[in-house]
Amino acid sequence: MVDKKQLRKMIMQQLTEMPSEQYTSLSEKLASQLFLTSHWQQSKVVALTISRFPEVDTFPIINKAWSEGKQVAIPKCLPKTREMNFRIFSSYDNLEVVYSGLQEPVVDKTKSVQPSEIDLLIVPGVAYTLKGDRIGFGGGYYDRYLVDYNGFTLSLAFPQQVVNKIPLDQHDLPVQKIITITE
Ligand SMILES: Nc1nc2c(c(=O)[nH]1)N(C=O)[C@@H](CNc1ccc(C(=O)N[C@@H](CCC(=O)O)C(=O)O)cc1)CN2
Ligand SMILES: Nc1ncnc2c1ncn2[C@@H]1O[C@H](COP(=O)(O)OP(=O)(O)OP(=O)(O)O)[C@@H](O)[C@H]1O
Repeated sequence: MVDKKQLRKMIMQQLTEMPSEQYTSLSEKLASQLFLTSHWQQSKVVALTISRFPEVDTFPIINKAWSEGKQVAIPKCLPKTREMNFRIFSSYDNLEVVYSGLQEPVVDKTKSVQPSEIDLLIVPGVAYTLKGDRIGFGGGYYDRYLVDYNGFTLSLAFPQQVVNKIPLDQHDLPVQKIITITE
């Protein structure tokens, strides 16, 4: 079986080759499927990441959450310990690029939330199985966070990201639901 590193590389290659119209329309489709779930409808605090191409576009999801009066939390990474602190943000003005080229919340302008306050955690990643096994970008941030998180977890996956099998390590934790394109 291919190892995690090879799998990440293969999938990333396929994703970056996606034409931008397809990227946008598939991201929108995934978001509309998410909005139909009871998990979305029932959650008041949603946690996700600020996406970067070729990750599933999270901007339409953030905008929808705000329009529905939900609170949106995004992670601030603590690279030393590879931990994350989720913070509620309410404007794109309250973001800054600090770490690894990723957009993060400005600490002075955002409020920290505990794992127990997050109703729905949308987990980013590179590859998934339909069962919910996943691999991310290799930071181990979510594997660490999920250990103490008891709310609902789901991931949004482009068809190119769904594979039959993922080489798992002992620390790898699955998500509860995968939303992908079904046609
Ligand atoms: N948009 C987005 N934001 C996110 C994540 C994500 O997957 N997507 N994360 C999801 O976790 C966290 C950041 N994850 C990161 C994962 C790895 C590295 C990193 O430094 N990687 C090394 C290579 C590591 C390796 O190959 O072992 C590098 O780039 O040099 C940085 C951030 C939080 N924010
Ligand atoms: N719960 C944990 N406790 C300690 N170390 C961990 C834990 N989870 C992952 N790690 C370490 O983090 C590193 C990256 O793990 P892995 O390759 O599984 O990341 P990933 O699944 O791509 O990342 P993520 O979960 O952030 O998306 C590995 O060195 C792994 O040993």
